[in-house]
Amino acid sequence: MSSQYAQGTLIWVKHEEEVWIQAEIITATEKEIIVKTIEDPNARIVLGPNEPIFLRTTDTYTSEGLSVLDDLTQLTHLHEPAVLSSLQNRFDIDKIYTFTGPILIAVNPFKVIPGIYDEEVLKSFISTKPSTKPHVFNTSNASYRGICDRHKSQTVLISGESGAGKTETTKFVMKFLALAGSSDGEVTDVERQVLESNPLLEAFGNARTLRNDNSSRFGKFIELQLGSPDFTSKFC
Ligand SMILES: Nc1ncnc2c1ncn2[C@@H]1O[C@H](COP(=O)(O)OP(=O)(O)OP(=O)(O)O)[C@@H](O)[C@H]1O
Repeated sequence: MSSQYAQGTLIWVKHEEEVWIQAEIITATEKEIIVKTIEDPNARIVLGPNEPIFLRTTDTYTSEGLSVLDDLTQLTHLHEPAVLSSLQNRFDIDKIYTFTGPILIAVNPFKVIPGIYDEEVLKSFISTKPSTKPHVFNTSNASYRGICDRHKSQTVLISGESGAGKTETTKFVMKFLALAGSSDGEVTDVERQVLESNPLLEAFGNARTLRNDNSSRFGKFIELQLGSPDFTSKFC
């Protein structure tokens, strides 16, 4: 902590309910930093010498309003408040997927977002062109391209706390691979049966918990085999 911060420096400060709120430095000395918040510009908050300062920029805003970055690595400051606020801003406009480099973050919307998993959307991701759009089908396509282009097995690791949406996400990945991996662009009976095994497994292994009405009470390792080593499909 020092007086290195100029008046007007934009920062994030801790908040009991909101976790982080936007603030602006009024004065900074070796002993304390006095800030005002966006919420209540007339109030003053005094930060002690050991409190961390997280810098904030306005570069996520354009003249038209909020611009929400598809990839968190493009943030000027990559720290907890910037990440959380970015994900929140995207979530508020139903953009539940965000990249952080090659990793896809999915925030469970707990509601149906119209259109985002439609078959036309799925098909639009089955292409040889890499897409920069954060979406579970894009990540599925990246693993599919690994099979087509490098003829190597691929792994998709889906993790998160209970209720985060792992089971649903797994189903979207399987749905994508079933269609992309079919030889003629149509899901066959075998592929349909693989997809429809989910409700059966869930009937035996799922239960309601405090966090999730349909919680998987078992770990899952799913192996999908897409034909022989010289496998080709319409979409490879
Ligand atoms: N992409 C999504 N769109 C809409 N709703 C979703 C989505 N993902 C998850 N949900 C909702 O959240 C609920 C919990 O998701 P899910 O069962 O996939 O969580 P999980 O991470 O597998 O949990 P657990 O570890 O307890 O099994 C789902 O039953 C569904 O209602």
